Amino acid sequence: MEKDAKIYIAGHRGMVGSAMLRRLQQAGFTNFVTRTSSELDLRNQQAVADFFTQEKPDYVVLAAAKVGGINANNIYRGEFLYDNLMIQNNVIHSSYLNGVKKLLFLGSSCIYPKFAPQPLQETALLTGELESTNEPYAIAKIAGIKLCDAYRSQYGCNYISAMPTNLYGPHDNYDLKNSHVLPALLRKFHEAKEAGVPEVEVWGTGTPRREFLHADDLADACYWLLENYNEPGLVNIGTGTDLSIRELAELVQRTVGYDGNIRFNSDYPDGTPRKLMDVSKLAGHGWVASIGLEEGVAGVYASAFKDQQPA
Ligand SMILES: NC(=O)C1=CN([C@@H]2O[C@H](COP(=O)(O)OP(=O)(O)OC[C@H]3O[C@@H](n4cnc5c(N)ncnc54)[C@H](OP(=O)(O)O)[C@@H]3O)[C@@H](O)[C@H]2O)C=CC1
Ligand SMILES: C[C@H]1O[C@H](OP(=O)(O)OP(=O)(O)OC[C@H]2O[C@@H](n3cnc4c(=O)[nH]c(N)nc43)[C@H](O)[C@@H]2O)[C@@H](O)[C@@H](O)C1=O
Repeated sequence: MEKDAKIYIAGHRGMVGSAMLRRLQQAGFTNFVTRTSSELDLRNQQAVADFFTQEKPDYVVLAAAKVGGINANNIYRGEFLYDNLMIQNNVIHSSYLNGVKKLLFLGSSCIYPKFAPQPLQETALLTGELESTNEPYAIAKIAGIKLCDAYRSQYGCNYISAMPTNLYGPHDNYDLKNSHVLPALLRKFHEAKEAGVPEVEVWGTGTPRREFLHADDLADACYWLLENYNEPGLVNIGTGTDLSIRELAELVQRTVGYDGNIRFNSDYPDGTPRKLMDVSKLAGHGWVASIGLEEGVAGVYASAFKDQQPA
């Protein structure tokens, strides 16, 4: 990418968007265009069309989406399908109408079938039924991948799709009802320690397994893709290792220094039993994650909870 290129980061205030901004600034880019969701609601087709006509970005990072954990996905099913379809359709179509050179679309590991063989290969897409709790979100993401590929086929657009695993990092969402598991557990254990309560509730059975990638590692991988990858289809981005929710809860407990009990509440859904990504496609190009989970969680805890010293 040319160093003076105009880059639009959709969702620049979010965890991924802000990580992308940091990584691109670190790489020497300075010509960014951004809008908050109150300045530009990406669900509004005309507003998006007007924005692109006015700004004509050279590159687009599509990191804006309706995002949340298992509970939010399961409750706000209409919003997760409608908002994400509208956001990605408007941004991808306006990018095409305005000659955007390259667009990076962020999907998610949830697009793969619930019982697909592990580790999940990109070829597993659409080979089986999806996990019910996040099916609306997954359907939207699959539609985004297919729209990028269809615009490459019909119009020659160079729009690529990255599939990150579960993420954590600066500017994560810590709302206890709508967030993902890792930020939720950091907050739960921190508040239990501060308040001296004897027990922390963890949702589900603790048996599902998840893979966690730091947002800065994701941004580094996405920068590599922006500079080097020009193929249809999708690319998994992850660490290639996973752990159970029980092991994760114990890791967060150690990081926070909480000495109470952990209680698993199986009234909450487990979701997909496992979604370990096959990361060999990117590894084959020489990219591997570099931030270890213990180190990454300790750093996020220290900064998110105002210089708390991990135990
Ligand atoms: N977090 C995770 O574990 C994972 C995330 N991803 C994907 O990465 C991408 C970013 O996720 P993440 O950074 O975690 O999400 P965040 O919720 O942190 O950020 C989402 C961003 O989208 C913007 N946004 C939402 N709705 C609208 C709208 N209607 N109009 C304009 N902007 C909107 C928000 O803007 P504003 O702040 O201005 O309101 C926000 O900055 C998404 O595509 C997500 O699917 C993929 C795998 C895992
Ligand atoms: C990135 C990915 O993220 C989501 O899928 P998910 O990984 O299932 O979501 P999650 O992080 O919320 O849960 C992971 C596991 O953790 C357990 N769990 C325990 N205790 C808490 C808890 O307190 N909060 C939450 N949220 N989960 C908890 C929870 O019961 C589940 O077994 C979708 O957005 C999906 O579409 C997607 O893309």
